[in-house]
Amino acid sequence: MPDTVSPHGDTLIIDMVRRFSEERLAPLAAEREKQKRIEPEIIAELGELGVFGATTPAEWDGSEIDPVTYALLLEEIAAGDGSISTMVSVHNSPTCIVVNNFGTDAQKDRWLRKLATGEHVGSFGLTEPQAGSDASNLKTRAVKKGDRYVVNGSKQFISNAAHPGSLVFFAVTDPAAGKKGLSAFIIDKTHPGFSVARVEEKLGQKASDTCALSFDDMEVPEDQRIGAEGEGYKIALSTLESGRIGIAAQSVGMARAALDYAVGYARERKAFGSSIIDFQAVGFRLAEAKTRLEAARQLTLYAARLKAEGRPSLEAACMAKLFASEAAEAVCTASIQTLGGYGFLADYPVERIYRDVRVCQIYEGTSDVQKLILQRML
Ligand SMILES: CC(C)(COP(=O)(O)OP(=O)(O)OC[C@H]1O[C@@H](n2cnc3c(N)ncnc32)[C@H](O)[C@@H]1OP(=O)(O)O)[C@@H](O)C(=O)NCCC(=O)NCCSC(=O)CCS(=O)O
Repeated sequence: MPDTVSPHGDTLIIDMVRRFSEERLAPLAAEREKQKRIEPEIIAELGELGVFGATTPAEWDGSEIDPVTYALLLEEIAAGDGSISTMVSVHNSPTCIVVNNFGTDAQKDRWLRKLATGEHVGSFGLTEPQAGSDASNLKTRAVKKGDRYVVNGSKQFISNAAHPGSLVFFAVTDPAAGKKGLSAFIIDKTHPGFSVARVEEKLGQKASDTCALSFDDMEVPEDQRIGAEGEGYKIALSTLESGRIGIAAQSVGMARAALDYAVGYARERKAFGSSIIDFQAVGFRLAEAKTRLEAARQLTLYAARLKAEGRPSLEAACMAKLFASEAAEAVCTASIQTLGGYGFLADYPVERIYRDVRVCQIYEGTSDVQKLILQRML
């Protein structure tokens, strides 16, 4: 990471990603939703741009950028296609961050290099059917047998799992130890005993796969455990902290795309003899939406800047995710309202973005989880 971090991020990188997003992501976002897939060519191009290595140091073949630039990069990608922003976000942080911050050099050599170049798409397997917000309530069991663990259990709501690559996951190694009985592991998604049980149907972000996973007598060598036995929960919670800044940035990007469309529409659309943007009801609504959007962006960049400076950022990360994800829904609602009946039609992007942005209030910790953490910090 550079020694000094500009509050505006690295503009060369952001301009490059913005161009890519405008030219390669946004034009096909609706089609991607219909096809429910992200084209392998786009994944390869994102890899070439260094986007999959954005949180990984050069030493491990990454293209590490500072957290402010990373947040702005995610905003740009999300403005083009929310589904792709989720792929990039989950891949980098929390997934790559776990390997980078807690992996051994041998693990980094074997896994992080491939993740950083995009050869592997990363997934983060914490959530289980009975363990969402209550994240320590895992049932997936890893039983030590000699120099390996035998893993049985399931995971729920795991992004990117249908894409070739690697999976960081968490399992119970000591049921008697509660939160200190969880451990982290990494596998290839081709690992025997691992399978994608289901790719979920969902409201939005349909091009991004959300999967249920199954582990059936899956043997994992001890050297694929990340960190010490019992450290898994701390590893998970600490990496979710930076992941949440990423979700806030995604929220800002998607909402920006909806608002830009609505402003353009309001300028063009005529009613009662003038552009509807000149009517106070419309203009005030859009002005308020833009204000909320900017507040969300500034809170997100503030959290990212604290992270860049190595200062405590948990509170700001939770505030950013809470505020930005909820503001984004409000901004998308205002955008739909501006288009009237057209805003409700699938022919117009605001309809899709409204559905895409909704999950930002849920994944990587619901709004209520953010409030719970913030309440504890009062
Ligand atoms: C709701 C929760 C916040 C509750 O947390 P707990 O009360 O169970 O946790 P604690 O006892 O406070 O902490 C346990 C342990 O971890 C240390 N810790 C906590 N936070 C941090 C941090 N930010 N950095 C470093 N260390 C941290 C804490 O000090 C404790 O250690 P000691 O015991 O003191 O040594 C929590 O359960 C929660 O956040 N729930 C939401 C989970 C969530 O976001 N899930 C989504 C996962 S994403 C997924 O699986 C799919 C990804 S995807 O594909 O989109």
